[in-house]
Amino acid sequence: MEVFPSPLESAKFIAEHSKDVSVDEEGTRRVAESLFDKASAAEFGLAGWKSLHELNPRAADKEAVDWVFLVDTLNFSFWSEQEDRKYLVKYKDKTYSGYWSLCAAVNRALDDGIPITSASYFATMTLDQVRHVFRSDTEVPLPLIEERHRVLNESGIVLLEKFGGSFLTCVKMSEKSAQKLLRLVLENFPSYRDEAVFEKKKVSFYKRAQILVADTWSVLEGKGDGSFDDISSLTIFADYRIPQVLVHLKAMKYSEELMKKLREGTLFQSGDKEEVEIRGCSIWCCALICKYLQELYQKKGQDMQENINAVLLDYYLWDYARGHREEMKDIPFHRVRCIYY
Ligand SMILES: Nc1nc2c(c(CN[C@H]3C=C[C@H](O)[C@@H]3O)cn2[C@@H]2O[C@H](COP(=O)(O)O)[C@@H](O)[C@H]2O)c(=O)[nH]1
Repeated sequence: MEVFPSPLESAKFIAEHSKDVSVDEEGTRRVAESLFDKASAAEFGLAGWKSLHELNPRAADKEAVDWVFLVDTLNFSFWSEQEDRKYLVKYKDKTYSGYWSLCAAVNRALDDGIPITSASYFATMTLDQVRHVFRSDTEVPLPLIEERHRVLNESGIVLLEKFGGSFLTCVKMSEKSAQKLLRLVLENFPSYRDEAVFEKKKVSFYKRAQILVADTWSVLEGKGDGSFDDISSLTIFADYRIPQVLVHLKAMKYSEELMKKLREGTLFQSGDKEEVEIRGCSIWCCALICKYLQELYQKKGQDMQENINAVLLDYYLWDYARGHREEMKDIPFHRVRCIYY
């Protein structure tokens, strides 16, 4: 497999050469200070992945790991062209949108006896079966349903042929290294290869591959096969929500020209200069926030190496974005239809 620079090296290079997106040094320091008290709270930690999110598995077993693999294989492109016309899923008397609508549809299928998280099932699912499992409770279907069908079949076949049908086998092969698991995922599952070329240099983001490793760490509660000693080497996951919240918090800035395009709802293509700058600067911005948070704790004589990393910062910011939709409505998100985020 072709070797690309890591997401962190890529992010540094992009941030140094970016024209329409900039990381605001002062802003990142202010965000780190604002998070200082929160970072030591329980919900900022690993346990929040289950305690804050009712649709996530409670267990930490093979089935729970396979649930994470299935969901993160489909964890992309939930945004809708119009805010008032979107894909929604009703599950147990609640209506879910965005990423959570995917989880609701998966849990609905499992409750209906459909073994959607079993590789032997999704390796040979038909397009009609995918449409049924992920049916909408509005007239708006889940975007990219054909691509989802393709990546499900492709990933299921690889799991069956190389990992005995379960992602837990892949996790065990990583021998408690997040970077080794990341490499195994990239080598074996093509749909996770989230890469681009910027200023003639190859760059990587690996958003779904990194969140798969992070969610595996979370669902296994950082124990046993999931006790990755290098989890802090992951970056945040460059989706379309994190950039929005970083601009809202004034840690990152867009040029007037880019802001105009975003406000007009411009549809960018995967790999466009603007998209690469937004994603790369987001990763670099959060790496700085993590660094400044660590420094603030060190000044206080507290070692927070275990409690502060890009994964936990990402989860916090992503949940923040979910909970502050109204306040953030004037900050547009960038629109790309792709299978990477
Ligand atoms: N950076 C980052 N991006 C994340 C996630 C998640 C959900 N995962 C965690 C959440 C709770 C559990 O703790 C899961 O671990 C989804 N996304 C992305 O967001 C977009 C969907 O957004 P909206 O349309 O608003 O639902 C889409 O690109 C999706 O890929 C994350 O955590 N971080």
